[in-house]
Amino acid sequence: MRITVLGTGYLGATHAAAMAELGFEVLGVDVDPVKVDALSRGELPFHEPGLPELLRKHTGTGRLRFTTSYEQAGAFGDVHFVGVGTPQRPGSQAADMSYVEAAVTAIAAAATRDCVIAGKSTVPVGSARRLAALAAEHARDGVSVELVWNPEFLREGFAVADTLSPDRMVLGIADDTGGAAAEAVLRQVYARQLGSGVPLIVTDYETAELVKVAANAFLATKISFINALSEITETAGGDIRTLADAIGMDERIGRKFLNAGVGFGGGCLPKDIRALRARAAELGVGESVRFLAEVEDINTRRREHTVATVTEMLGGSVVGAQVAVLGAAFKPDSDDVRDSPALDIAARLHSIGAEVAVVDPQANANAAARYPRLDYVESLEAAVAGAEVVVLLTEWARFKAMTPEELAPLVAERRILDGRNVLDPARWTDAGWDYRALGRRATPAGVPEAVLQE
Ligand SMILES: NC(=O)C1=CN([C@@H]2O[C@H](COP(=O)(O)OP(=O)(O)OC[C@H]3O[C@@H](n4cnc5c(N)ncnc54)[C@H](O)[C@@H]3O)[C@@H](O)[C@H]2O)C=CC1
Ligand SMILES: O=C(O)[C@H]1O[C@H](OP(=O)(O)OP(=O)(O)OC[C@H]2O[C@@H](n3ccc(=O)[nH]c3=O)[C@H](O)[C@@H]2O)[C@H](O)[C@@H](O)[C@@H]1O
Repeated sequence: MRITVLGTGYLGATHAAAMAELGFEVLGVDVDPVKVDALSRGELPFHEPGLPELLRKHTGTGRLRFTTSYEQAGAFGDVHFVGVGTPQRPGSQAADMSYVEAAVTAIAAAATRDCVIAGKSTVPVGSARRLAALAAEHARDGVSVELVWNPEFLREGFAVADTLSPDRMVLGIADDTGGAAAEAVLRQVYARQLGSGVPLIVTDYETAELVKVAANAFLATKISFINALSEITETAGGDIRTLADAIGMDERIGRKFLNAGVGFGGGCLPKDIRALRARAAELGVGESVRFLAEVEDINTRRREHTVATVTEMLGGSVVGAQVAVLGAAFKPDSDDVRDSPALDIAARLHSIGAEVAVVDPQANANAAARYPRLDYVESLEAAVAGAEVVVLLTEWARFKAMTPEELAPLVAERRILDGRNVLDPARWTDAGWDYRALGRRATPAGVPEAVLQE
C-alpha cells in the first residue's frame, strides 16, 4: 500500500513521516516548492521535537519522498491523506476551505488508480459530504475514488507520539458500500495502532467532523473556565493553581488543561472555535454555541489584563520602559506563533510605548517575520539586561528553571510577572522581587505569602 500526504505543514509532515515509520512508502505533496525542497533534503522547516530524526531516517532510506506534482501523486497513491490548511477566512470567522477543495479536486482528477482520499484537515461540519461529491465529479472514468474523514488530534510539541500512539482514532465514512470498503483500507493503514489497542470510532461524516471541533472547543472552554476563575482569585484573594489542583482531583473534571495564565493561542483552538460558531450560525443554530463568544472574550481579557498589570507594575505607564518578554511561541516546544498570546502581548506593549526585548528558544524568526519592530535577542540574559520588568509568557523549560538570584544582577528593577503560573511565588518574593502572577493576588515585595495568609 502506498500513501500520499497532501499538504506538508505541521500536520502533514508529521503524518507523512509517521506513515513511513509504520512501513509504508510515502509521497508528501505540497504547493510550496521551498518546503518540498527542504523536506526532500531531510530538513524540517519548523520545530517539532523528534520529527527531524524521523524525517532524516526515512528520506535517507528513500521510503519518504516529497513533490509538488499532483500527477505523480495520482499515479502513486492508494490512500491520499489531506492535511492542507483551513485558516480563518479573511474578514470572516469561518474556515477558508479553498485549499482543501483545491487538494481534493486535484488529486481526484490526477488519480489513475482506485484510491481512498482521507481528510485530516479540520473542517466545518458538512464539508466531507460536499467533498465526496466533488471528488466523484472530478475522478477519471473507470477510477474509483472514495472519501473518508479521519480528523487529527495531535498536539504540537508531541506530534510524533500523538500520531503514532493516539488516544483514539475517528473515521467518518460514506453510508454506502464504498464507505465500508474505504474503512477496510484505513484499518489496514492503521493496523499497528489498532493492534496495540488504540480505539477506532467508525461513524458518519458529520459526527467525525464534529468530534474534532468539539474536542478543540471543549479544551478552549476548559482553559477559559479556569482563567475566568483566575479573574476572581486575583480580586478576592486565593491561588488559582491550588484551586485547579483541587478541582482537578475530581476525576470527572481532571487536572489537564486547567493551567491558568495568558490563555490559549495557536493555529487551531482560536480559529476552530470561531469556525464552529460561524458554521452553527450558517446552519441556523448559532445560539447553541453562543457561549464560545464568551470563551474567546475571557481569552482576550487575559491579554488585556496582562498589559494592564505590566503597566501598573511600572507605576502607571510603560512609555520608554525596558520590558523583557520571555516567550513568543504560543506554547513551549513549538516555533509556532500563530495567534500567540505571548507575541500579541509583546506587540501590545510595544504599541503603547514600551521598549520590548523578546527571547524565545525557537520562535524568534517566525515572530520577527510577524512583528519586525520588536527587539529579538538570543538569550535569556540578553533579554533581561536592564529590564524594568520581566514578563514570562511562554513556559519554556529554560524560563521555568531560572532563579531570582540569577536574574537580579542583570535587571534594572526586580519586577516579574509570571504569565503562566510556573514560578514559585515565595521564592521570588522572599528574594525581594515584586512578583505577580495571573490568578494570584499580588504580594508586596519581601512579604512571604504565608505571612499574608495569616
Ligand atoms: N498544527 C496542528 O497541530 C494540527 C492541525 N490540524 C489541522 O490540520 C490542517 C493543517 O494545519 P497545519 O499543518 O498546522 O497547517 P500549515 O499551514 O502548517 O500547513 C498547511 C500546508 O498545506 C500546503 N498547501 C496549501 N494548499 C495546498 C494544496 N492545494 N496542495 C498541497 N499542499 C497545499 C501549504 O503550503 C502548507 O505547507 C488544518 O486544518 C488544521 O486545523 C489538526 C490537528 C493538529
Ligand atoms: O487541532 C489542533 O491543531 C490541535 O489543537 C490543540 O493542540 P495545540 O494547538 O498543539 O496546543 P495545546 O497543547 O492544545 O495548547 C493550546 C493553547 O492552550 C494553552 N493552554 C493549554 C493548556 C492549559 O491548561 N492552559 C493553556 O493556556 C497553550 O499555552 C496554548 O496556547 C489540541 O490540544 C490538539 O488535540 C489538536 O489536535
